Amino acid sequence: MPRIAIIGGSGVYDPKLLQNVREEFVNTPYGKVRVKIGEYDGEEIAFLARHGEGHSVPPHKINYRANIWALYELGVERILSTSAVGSLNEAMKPGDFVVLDQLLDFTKTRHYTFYDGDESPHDRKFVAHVDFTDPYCPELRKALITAAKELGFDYHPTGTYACMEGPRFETRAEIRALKILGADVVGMTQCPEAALARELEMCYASVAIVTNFAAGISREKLTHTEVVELMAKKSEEIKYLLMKSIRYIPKERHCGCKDALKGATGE
Ligand SMILES: O=P(O)(O)O[C@H]1O[C@H](CO)[C@@H](O)[C@H]1O
Ligand SMILES: Nc1nc2[nH]cnc2c(=O)[nH]1
Repeated sequence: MPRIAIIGGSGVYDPKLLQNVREEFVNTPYGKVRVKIGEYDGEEIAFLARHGEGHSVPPHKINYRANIWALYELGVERILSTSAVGSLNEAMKPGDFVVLDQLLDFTKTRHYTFYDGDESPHDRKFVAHVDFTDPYCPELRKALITAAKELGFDYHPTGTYACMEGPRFETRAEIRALKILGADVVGMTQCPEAALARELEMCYASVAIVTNFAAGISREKLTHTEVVELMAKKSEEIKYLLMKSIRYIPKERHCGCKDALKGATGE
């Protein structure tokens, strides 16, 4: 049973670090999900490409609830993900790794929760308001930071991610506003992915890879081609970072993630 899962974002479609990979289709109340399960370092690891292996699913159409529920069903407790981002912070340049610690949610049409009361398509028909002060698991963040430091990568131990609806990139004015609001990087997939993991009391962290300077900061036209090309260049480093981070994940969970529902339902 995989305790750890990796969710691959743009450019991360193949669990190159896993051996003996098998495919499982997990039925969830939100739909069917294809998950790959393999072995690394004597551990079973689940892998899920959030956009599908052919990058056929755009960020605003990803079935985030099915994805996270499927990993939960498999027994996953810890999720590491990658996110390709634009940078608003001149210190965070293309090719840098950013271990996210905060997020701002500007998405609009997504399904944000598992807890829809009586409408929930499962037996969790209660109302729940989880704490999200710190949206990322401190233990997973520490593992990513320790690994990035040890590998000598250009990395930033914290970063605020602004999640936009997409699929278009931002306007100059939107980036100007996000910078005032304190965002360091901008993407389109951390919301609701991180919150849904917290709602199922799973640990979640994401390493962002800067692929470009954001609109209005970059002198170039923004292209998805550039995003995928840079992610391809970084694929080896991303693989090594994930491999090393997995080794630093404590076996026991002493973070608050595992008790996220305590007090959230008003009981
Ligand atoms: O966040 P990931 O999945 O890495 O994808 C990023 O890359 C795409 C834009 O090129 C958007 O989907 C953005 O969110
Ligand atoms: N929203 C958004 N996502 C990205 N992913 C990679 N670069 C960008 C960007 O500039 N904006």
